[in-house]
This record gives sequence, structure tokens and C-alpha cells, in this order.
Amino acid sequence: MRVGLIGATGWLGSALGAGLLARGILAPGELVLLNRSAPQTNYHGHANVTWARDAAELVAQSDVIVVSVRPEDWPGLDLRAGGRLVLSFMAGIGAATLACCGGRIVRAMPNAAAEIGASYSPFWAGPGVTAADRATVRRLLSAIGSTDELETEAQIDLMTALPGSGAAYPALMATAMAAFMRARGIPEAIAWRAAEAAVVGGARLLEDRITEAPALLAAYRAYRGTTAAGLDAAEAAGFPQAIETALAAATEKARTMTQTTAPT
Ligand SMILES: NC(=O)C1=CN([C@@H]2O[C@H](COP(=O)(O)OP(=O)(O)OC[C@H]3O[C@@H](n4cnc5c(N)ncnc54)[C@H](O)[C@@H]3O)[C@@H](O)[C@H]2O)C=CC1
Ligand SMILES: O=C(O)[C@@H]1CCC=N1
Repeated sequence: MRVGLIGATGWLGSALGAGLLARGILAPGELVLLNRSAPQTNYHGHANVTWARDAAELVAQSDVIVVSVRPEDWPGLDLRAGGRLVLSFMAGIGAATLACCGGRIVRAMPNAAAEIGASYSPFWAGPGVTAADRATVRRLLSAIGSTDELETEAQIDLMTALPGSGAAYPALMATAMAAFMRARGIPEAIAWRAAEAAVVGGARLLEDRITEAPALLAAYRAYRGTTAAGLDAAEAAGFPQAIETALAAATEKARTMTQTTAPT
């Protein structure tokens, strides 16, 4: 199976290309790449990948096409997929718009943890997508982590807001935590290490047992101590509402991007 990867040297495209090769899901000769800058002589340690000069050349040499360009670059791509399976990573470009390229459309929403093979990349399959296509999509996405199939396209907008945001909210929390420490005289490096302990160490504790988060909170609250005082203050200050507001804003952005790019 030859896979054409458009945006092959971008953040996600590069992670997917690296994962496909490193995990042996594709041989270098099965990868057809397109970027805007220039072909690379060494793509994640491989020289014998194929570089296309434009989208038409990529399509001609590919069975499946992965679109990993930014949403604003989609119109200029002028992709003509000729009935092939097209897997889009783009936020906010809906199936109605994508269908104009003449492919069988699947939308997936990876995140930046693709870099370390830990992306959760749920997908939604449009009309005409076959069982074999779904198996292909699962195989490709396994190169960067795990996946689930979603029931509706609207759910992709919700996934864009949450898992799609990757490390953004942990980074926001870490930045606020380190700022609190610095403002109270803790040296810069130690302030960051303290924030890392809470954000990264804490996240590791929750790995593979995230559904236990409410029970973990209850355990902290049961001490009626320092963490309980902090949690109560965070709730009173609107922490859960802030998360809800953030995710609602991101979902709405994804939804309205879809509307503005859909054909009239
Ligand atoms: N970065 C992230 O965390 C996430 C990104 N996405 C989506 O994935 C897509 C890619 O995002 P990133 O990798 O972060 O962006 P990026 O900007 O790092 O990579 C996009 C690449 O596409 C290339 N490109 C643009 N137009 C092109 C064209 N006509 N032909 C060939 N190459 C072209 C650019 O030069 C760039 O290297 C976006 O649509 C974004 O909405 C989705 C979920 C998470
Ligand atoms: O922020 C963005 O628009 C991209 C899509 C989802 C995550 N990052």
C-alpha cells in the first residue's frame, strides 16, 4: 500500500511519517511525501522514500492520501483524489468541503503527543468508506498511538477541542503554577521543577487509570488538609467552569471553521 503524505515535514505529518517507518507499518518505498519547502535527503533516517513535486504527482503514486496541512492551506492544495481514501487531520474542514476533492473521506483528530507515539486520534468515516478503509485508517493511526471510531462528524469538533489540544492545557497550568512559585521568591529552575512534579508526575499517576480521577480527588479531600483547601478554593474560583468555557470556545471555533469552509 502506497501512502501519500501531504505536509510530510510539519508537526503532525513528520510524526506520522516517523512512526510509520519506525514501527515498520510502511516500508520507505511505500511512502510518497509532499512538503512546501524541499525534499529532504534523509527523512527520519531513510533516503529511499519518494518525494512528489505537487499534489497531482503524489495522488498518481498513492493508494491512500493523508492531508496534514493547516486548514488555511487546504483551498490552495487543489487536491483531486480520484476516488481514493483521503485521511484528513485538519481541524475545522468538514466532510462536505473535503468531498469536493473526490475521495472517500475520513477525518481523524490526532494531537501533538504523536511525536512520542502517544496520540489519541479518534476518527470519523464519511459516506462510501469501506471496512477495508477503516482497517487501513486504524493501521496508519497506530503509528502515532491509539484510536476509536466516532459516530458523528460533529464529535470531531469536540475531539478537536479536547484531545486535539494535546499539551496546551497542561502547559497553561504549569505556567500559572511556576508563576505562583516565582512570585513568592522560589528560584526559576526550582519553580519549574515544582510545576513539573504536579503536572507531569501527577499525570503519570493517572496513566491508564484516568477513570479513577474522581476517586483520587475524593481521597485527597478526605485528608481535610492542604490539598483539600486548595481544591475547594479552585472550585470556588471557577476552575471547572473555566475548563468548560475553554472547551466550549474551542469546539465552537472548530464548528464555525467548518461552516465557513463549507460550500454554499
Ligand atoms: N499540531 C497539532 O497539535 C494538531 C494539528 N492538527 C491539524 O493537523 C494539521 C497539520 O498541523 P501541524 O502539523 O501542526 O501544522 P504544521 O504547520 O506544522 O505542518 C503543516 C505542513 O504542511 C505544509 N504545507 C502547507 N501547504 C502545503 C502544500 N500545498 N503542499 C505541501 N505541503 C504543504 C507546511 O509547509 C507545513 O510543513 C492542521 O490542519 C491542524 O489543524 C490536528 C490536531 C492537533
Ligand atoms: O489549534 C489548532 O487549531 C490545532 C487543531 C487542534 C489542535 N491544534
